[in-house]
Amino acid sequence: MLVIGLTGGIATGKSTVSALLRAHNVPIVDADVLARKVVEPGTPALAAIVRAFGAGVLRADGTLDRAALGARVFADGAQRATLNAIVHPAVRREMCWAVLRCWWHGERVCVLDVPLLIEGGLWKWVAKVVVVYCSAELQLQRLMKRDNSSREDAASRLNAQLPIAEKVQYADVVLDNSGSLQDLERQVDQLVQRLVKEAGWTWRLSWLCPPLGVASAVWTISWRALRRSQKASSRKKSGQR
Ligand SMILES: CC(C)(COP(=O)(O)OP(=O)(O)OC[C@H]1O[C@@H](n2cnc3c(N)ncnc32)[C@H](O)[C@@H]1O)[C@@H](O)C(=O)NCCC(=O)NCCS
Ligand SMILES: Nc1ncnc2c1ncn2[C@@H]1O[C@H](COP(=O)(O)OP(=O)(O)OP(=O)(O)O)[C@@H](O)[C@H]1O
Repeated sequence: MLVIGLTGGIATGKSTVSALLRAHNVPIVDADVLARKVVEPGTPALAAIVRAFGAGVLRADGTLDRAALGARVFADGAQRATLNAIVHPAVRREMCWAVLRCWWHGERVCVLDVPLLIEGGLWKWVAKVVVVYCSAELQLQRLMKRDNSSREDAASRLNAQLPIAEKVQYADVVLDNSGSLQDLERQVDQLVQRLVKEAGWTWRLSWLCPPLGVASAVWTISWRALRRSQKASSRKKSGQR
């Protein structure tokens, strides 16, 4: 099974791309959805959030007050790091189970929609990194319109992530979402055709000879992980110069 990492900046259009991929019957594992699930009432993560941030981040019905917590963590890097340390391990666990379920159901491709794919290091472990791009200004405009938020609020969320221009450097495939939705749809159609083709041979191999299929999957993942860490360290070095 081909595991693809889909990412981008906030409001560059990941969810729009996910919806288009779903229409092609591609299974999507959405990290934002999992991040909501792991903080539902009664979960260890929600209890840890209350310990770290106080009961002020809960609504009267015991659910997380996302707006209140968002206002705090997007304005302060240290508080964001505290929240990430609570939520991210739980999200990663859920994501592993979701990928295993896809594999168990015989899927050829599985797409992980993860806003912080690059920041969290998961990009090293997927077969392909797909980045949805639009300019930072367009990102701000779309974010303000979608969330009905001020420029200041939108900018604080945008600044909580690696700039989109940097994320693009990690991409195997860039989907340019600067144009119309029809334009994006065309790019997604082409991506699906490419993924189906690439997943096909791995699939056939694993059916013809399962040990060879497993060996080829392990080899591909290790080889890609190695190449990506080399790429990352050379990026770091050139950034230091
Ligand atoms: C702070 C929270 C409560 C705000 O909730 P809210 O409903 O307003 O936003 P939502 O969860 O829909 O996220 C919207 C977008 O914000 C961005 N974002 C969310 N969390 C973070 C973060 N910790 N760092 C940077 N960007 C983030 C992502 O692009 C995401 O798609 C929530 O985002 C959260 O729990 N974040 C921590 C978990 C996380 O990192 N989620 C991202 C995927 S793992
Ligand atoms: N090509 C486009 N033209 C106009 N509007 C668009 C286009 N693509 C996406 N949008 C709009 O921009 C907003 C952001 O898109 P979307 O929600 O898909 O981004 P996202 O990357 O998933 O955001 P987040 O990081 O917050 O989850 C949405 O309101 C969406 O309808």
